Amino acid sequence: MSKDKLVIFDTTLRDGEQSPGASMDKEEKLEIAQQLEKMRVDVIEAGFAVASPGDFEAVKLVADNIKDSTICSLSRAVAKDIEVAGDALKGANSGRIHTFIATSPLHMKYKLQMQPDEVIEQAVKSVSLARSLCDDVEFSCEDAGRSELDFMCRIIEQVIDAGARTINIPDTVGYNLPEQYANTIQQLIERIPNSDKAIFSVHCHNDLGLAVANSLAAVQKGARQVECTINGLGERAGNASLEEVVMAIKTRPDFFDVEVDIDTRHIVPTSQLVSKVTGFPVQPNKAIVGDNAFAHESGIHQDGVLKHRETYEIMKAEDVGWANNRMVLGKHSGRNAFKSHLAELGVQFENNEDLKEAFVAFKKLADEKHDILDEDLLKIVNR
Ligand SMILES: CC(=O)SCCNC(=O)CCNC(=O)[C@H](O)C(C)(C)COP(=O)(O)OP(=O)(O)OC[C@H]1O[C@@H](n2cnc3c(N)ncnc32)[C@H](O)[C@@H]1OP(=O)(O)O
Ligand SMILES: CC(C)C(=O)C(=O)O
Repeated sequence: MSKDKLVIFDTTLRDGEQSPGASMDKEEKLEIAQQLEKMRVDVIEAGFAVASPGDFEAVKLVADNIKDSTICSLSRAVAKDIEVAGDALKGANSGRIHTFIATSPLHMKYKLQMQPDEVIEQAVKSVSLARSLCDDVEFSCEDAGRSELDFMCRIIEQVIDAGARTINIPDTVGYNLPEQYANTIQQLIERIPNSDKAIFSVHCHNDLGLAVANSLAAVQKGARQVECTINGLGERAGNASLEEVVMAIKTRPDFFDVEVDIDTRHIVPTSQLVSKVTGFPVQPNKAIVGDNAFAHESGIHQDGVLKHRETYEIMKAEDVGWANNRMVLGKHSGRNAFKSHLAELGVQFENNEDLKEAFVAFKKLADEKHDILDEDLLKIVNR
C-alpha cells in the first residue's frame, strides 16, 4: 500500500531568522534557499515580506529564482501584510501566502485586544484576500497549543470555506506534550466537517525540548505537513529540526504511514551552510549534523562497528551527507580500533608483543593528552 506524502515546510529563513543574531541578507537567503531546493524541500518560507524593505527584496529574490520548491511569505491577518506578501511572490513558479492570527484566550485578550468573534471575522477576511492574490493559502492559529479546541474548530471550518488549503496548528511557545498535541490534531481532523479539504500542518517550538517529539506524534495522528528548520534554529529554544524529523521518518518506516521526498545527502552541507551564514555553531552532540553524531571513541563501540556497523549506528553517515563515520582514538579506545587505525596509516604490527607495547604507550599518552593526532601515533610506533 502506498504511503501518504508528508510535506516538508522549511522555515529557516523566516522563523529561524527570528533567532536574535541570525538575520540574513537577501543573497544569504538565496544561497540557503538554493541548497534547500537541491535537498527537495517542498515549501520554503523565505521571510516576512512586510517586515522590512530588505526582507521584501529577499522574499522576492528567492521567489524569482527558486523554481522547484513552493516559496512562501508570512503575513499577519492584516490587508497590507497580505498584499505585500502577494507582491513579493509575484515571480514565483509556485507561491504561497501564509497568514496567521492568534486564537488562544491569552493572546486574544492581552495582545490582540480583540473579541473571539472579531478574530474569526479578521481571519476569514484575510484568507479571502490572500486567495484573491494566490491560489495557495495557509492559515495558522497562533498559540494553538494554548487555544480552546471548540474555538479552533469554529475558526478553522470558516477559513477552509474561505479558501485556506493548509491549516497550521503551531505550538507557538513549546508548551504541549506529545500525547496532548497529537490528540489536538486528531480531534481537529475528526471534528471539523470540511477538514478533508485541507492539509493539517504542525509547527512546534522547542522550549521544553519536545519540538521534534510533538511533531512526530502529530504525524501519527494525521498531520501531513511539518514545519521545521535546519539545525532547529528559531525563536527562543528554536523549532523542530528538519534533519531530525526527516531522519526519524526515514529510519522508522515501520512506525510512520508517510514518506518524504527529501534528498537526505544534502542535509549536512545545508546544516554547515546555515551555521556559517548565521554564525550559530552546531553543538558536537547534535543529532544527525553534530560532529560526533557518527563518531566513536569507546573501544567496545569501535570494536562493534568495525565488525558490523549496525551494532552502534542506526543510520549511515553517508546517507545524510557525511563522507564517512569516524573512529576517534582516545583513552576509551581499545586494541582493535588502535590496530585498524594504524593499518589505515600503513602500519602493520609484526607480532602481538609489538602491538601490546605500542598500545600501552598510546593509553599512557591518551591519559595526558586530549586529542591524539596521527603524528602522535606514528611517533609511538616509530619509537
Ligand atoms: C509566533 C511568530 O513567530 S509570529 C511572527 C513574528 N515575527 C515578527 O514579528 C517579525 C516581523 N515583524 C515586524 O517586522 C513587525 O512586528 C511588523 C511589521 C509585522 C508590525 O510592526 P508594527 O506595525 O510596528 O507593530 P508592532 O510589531 O509594534 O505590534 C504588532 C501589532 O500587530 C498586531 N498583531 C499581532 N499579530 C497579529 C496578527 N496575526 N494579525 C493581526 N494583527 C496582529 C498586534 O496586536 C499589534 O497591534 P497594535 O499595534 O494595534 O497594538
Ligand atoms: C506564525 C506561526 C506559524 C509561528 O511561527 C508560531 O506560531 O510559532
